[in-house]
Amino acid sequence: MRSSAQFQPAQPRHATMPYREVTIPADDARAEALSDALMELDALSVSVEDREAGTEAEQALFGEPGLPAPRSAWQHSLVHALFSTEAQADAALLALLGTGLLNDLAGVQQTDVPEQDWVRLTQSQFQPVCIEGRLWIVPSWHSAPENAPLVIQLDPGLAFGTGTHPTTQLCLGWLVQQSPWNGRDLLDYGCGSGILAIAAGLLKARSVSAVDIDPDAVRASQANAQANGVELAHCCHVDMLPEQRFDVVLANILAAPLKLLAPMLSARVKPAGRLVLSGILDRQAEELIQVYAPYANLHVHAEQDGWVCLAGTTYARP
Ligand SMILES: C[S@@+](CC[C@H](N)C(=O)[O-])C[C@H]1O[C@@H](n2cnc3c(N)ncnc32)[C@H](O)[C@@H]1O
Repeated sequence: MRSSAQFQPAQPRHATMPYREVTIPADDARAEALSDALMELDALSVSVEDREAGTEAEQALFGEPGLPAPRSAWQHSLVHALFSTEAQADAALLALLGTGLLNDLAGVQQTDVPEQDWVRLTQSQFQPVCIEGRLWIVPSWHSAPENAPLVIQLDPGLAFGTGTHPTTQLCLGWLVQQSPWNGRDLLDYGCGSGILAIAAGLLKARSVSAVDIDPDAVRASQANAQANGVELAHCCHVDMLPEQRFDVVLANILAAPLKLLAPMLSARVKPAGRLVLSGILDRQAEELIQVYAPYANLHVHAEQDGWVCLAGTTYARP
């Protein structure tokens, strides 16, 4: 399977001709600039893969959720660009020759790529997810099982949180296990798609608020909550959240920001309220527990694929 550092989706095309793929070897210093140049030259999509993939020299290149990969390409990369026609592929290579991005055509390959149902291919990667046998996350091109007790309808979009990532599933699992949430006010801090806030709403929370630093995430959360019939008390940029404490605060961010946010996040929880943190790698758990020790008695609630979810109760403060 090709592991892409960067993938820009193909635009829809109605002809049944094959696409033309150009493959150019590049070092990590050039791969990103080359990808950008190929997009400028009308490539339908560009992806980058490790030239050593499948060999002993293959390198892992991934970032934690919400963060970009530590580097944009591998030391020895292959840049693949897809064009509508062979003529467009030839023209792009010609335009690149002598620009410093491509000195000659040594190692450059061209192949035909058969027409596929790209929409179906993309959709097949997002299947319904079931949490604790009760809560289903279902993309719009699937139907929920007939007897599914709770359903969130959610399509992949600009914001993180389709329900497929372990860090999200860990939080959802906690929410379902501890439900119902009648009489409790919940805050989803770093809401992404709003998936946790929506789940809390469906699990009968008295009120649910959702905040993020990313305006796209705020917009996505508003739209997704509305589509699922969940009313959000607040859905806004973090800086706009009114002074208020919550019975439960969930934050699926990452270990580094969670450390910095410890005093502020803890202060958002009522005394003896619940704090749930996710986006933490197994090896980071102990440090996070210590950082939050002045405010809450966090413990590892659950683990999935090397990620942990910390949960605990905040201390009563004077
Ligand atoms: C891993 S996603 C989690 C999304 C969703 N809550 C879920 O569980 O799938 C992390 C989200 O936190 C947001 N974020 C990152 N740093 C933040 C910060 N300091 N304050 C608020 N939100 C932050 C990101 O923009 C992103 O939408």
